[in-house]
Amino acid sequence: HDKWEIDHNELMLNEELGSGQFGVVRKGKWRGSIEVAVKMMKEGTMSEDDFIEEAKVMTKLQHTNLVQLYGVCSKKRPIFIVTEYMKYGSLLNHLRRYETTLCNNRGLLLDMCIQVCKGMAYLERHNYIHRDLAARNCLVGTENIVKVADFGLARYVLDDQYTSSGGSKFPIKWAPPEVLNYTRFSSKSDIWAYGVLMWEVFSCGKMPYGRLKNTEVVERVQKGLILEQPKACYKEVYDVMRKCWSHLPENRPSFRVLKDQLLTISQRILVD
Ligand SMILES: Cn1cc(-c2ccnc(-n3ncc4cc(C(C)(C)C)cc(F)c4c3=O)c2CO)cc(Nc2ccncn2)c1=O
Repeated sequence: HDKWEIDHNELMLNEELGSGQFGVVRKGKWRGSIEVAVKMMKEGTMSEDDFIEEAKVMTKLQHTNLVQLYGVCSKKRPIFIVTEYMKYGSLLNHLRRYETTLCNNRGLLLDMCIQVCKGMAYLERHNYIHRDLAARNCLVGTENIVKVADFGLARYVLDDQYTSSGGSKFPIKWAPPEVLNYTRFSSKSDIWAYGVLMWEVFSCGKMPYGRLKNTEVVERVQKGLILEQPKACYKEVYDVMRKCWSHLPENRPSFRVLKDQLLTISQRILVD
């Protein structure tokens, strides 16, 4: 019995949650009681067979700070991807919606960053690369729980506006030099993106590099210009961000090291 295969008769679909890269995502109930989100894969948006193969691995990645993949309905088209449900939607929208309260609670902002770091440290330990880590791809649940979503899915996107670094949908502002030049993804390119995510969190959802065009951002990143310190940001937290933006991948910390550094900073701050 394929554990990752979900019987669509066990699913009840409710309101729409939004439409992502692959089409409409709806809220649902699985086996009568489990709240889920169901991605209904629009034809032609994803290399489905490759993904269904990978789903077996993804269902085994389990951590409190990762949005759990429960399984797939792959017996008919469109395929459904069934995941854990997160009540408050994307971290980016959450930061923008609650800017005033959140932006004055730097301890909470740091705690959100630490939760993402824990989820990413788990992926790093399992040699799993996200490829599109950003505040828009994290989700918020009850009690300010933050989880990393859609890890690894970038590999199955068919839209080359998204997959090629020259494409209009490529996440240039979250990409390090080696990705801009050679699309060389690694856990160290996830670390660069994590630095930008920290900047997003402490800027309460501002767009990195403001209204600069992608071509201007590429130029600045190649020249070693980095994002400025956000107003609400502790000095030592900005120093961590800068390490994530080291030009050479080998000079960037690992998520494991980053987690311990951020926890130490947060303990010092709680004391103050
Ligand atoms: C699990 N989950 C998913 C979503 C949800 C809804 C619509 N689009 C998406 N997105 N968003 C982004 C996204 C990105 C990708 C890349 C391959 C990384 C580019 C691939 C995706 F498949 C998605 C996707 O499906 C999501 C994220 O997967 C919303 C939830 N919750 C709420 C709650 C309240 N309001 C709105 N959403 C929720 O709990």
